[in-house]
Amino acid sequence: MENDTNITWHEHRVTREERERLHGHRGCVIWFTGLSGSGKSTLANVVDHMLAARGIKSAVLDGDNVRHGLNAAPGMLKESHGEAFADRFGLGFSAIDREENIRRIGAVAQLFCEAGTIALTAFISPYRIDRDRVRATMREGDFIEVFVDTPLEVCEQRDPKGLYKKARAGQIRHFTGIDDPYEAPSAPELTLRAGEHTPEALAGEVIDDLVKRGILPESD
Ligand SMILES: Nc1ncnc2c1ncn2[C@@H]1O[C@H](COP(=O)(O)OS(=O)(=O)O)[C@@H](OP(=O)(O)O)[C@H]1O
Ligand SMILES: Nc1ncnc2c1ncn2[C@@H]1O[C@H](COP(=O)(O)OP(=O)(O)O)[C@@H](O)[C@H]1O
Repeated sequence: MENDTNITWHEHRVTREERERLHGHRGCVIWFTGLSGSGKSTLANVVDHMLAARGIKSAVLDGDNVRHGLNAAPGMLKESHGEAFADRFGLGFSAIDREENIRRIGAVAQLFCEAGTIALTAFISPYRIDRDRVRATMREGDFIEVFVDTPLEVCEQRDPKGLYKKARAGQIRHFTGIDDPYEAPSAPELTLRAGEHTPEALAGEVIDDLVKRGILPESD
């Protein structure tokens, strides 16, 4: 007999509204999506820094970092947990592993949001359906999709980790933009031409948008 659906949702003693009142701003998820090297992590960190300077509660969830812990690759889990566990729970870059990566991050980001915090996520999240599924789990207005729209040529020229070079040489397979797809958002809340402006200018656009949406108060 299956027992895994006998799980009950518990309401929290401190409600989201109370936390948001205490914090003086709303919680939300700012979902940066774009190619590797497009500037997602840089932007998430500059926005985070600007928010911290204003006393806003925020947290960054970054692809490269999360893939060291919560969503570690099979190869990283093998030594500590054994091969069977690593194969079952480790996440690589196949379409289904990326789907699960985004599902887990979506769930974590939602917890931050419900705690009245601004979660800034920086994942390639190449599939529209995976991003839309995260959006669908959230309340209207909580999911702010930001398309970090940097042309592939610019990302490839930046290539800070040398991954595009390796992908072109066939040393990495299923690399987004080279031999794996990237599906641009069809109706993002914000599109940033991230190849043409400084991270500070782009982060300023994000902050202005949050004020416009009533997530942040007007600055004094
Ligand atoms: N095959 C392949 N395709 C794309 N990216 C790859 C791949 N292999 C490793 N990397 C490195 O992993 C980072 C992307 O991880 P994400 O969790 O953001 O990817 S995804 O959302 O699940 O598609 C990505 O980091 P960013 O450059 O910060 O985007 C790469 O450094
Ligand atoms: N707006 C920008 N203009 C110029 N260079 C940028 C900009 N944003 C990021 N970079 C640089 O591009 C590279 C990739 O940025 P990163 O934030 O790591 O991208 P991603 O997280 O999307 O892989 C880094 O070397 C970073 O310094």
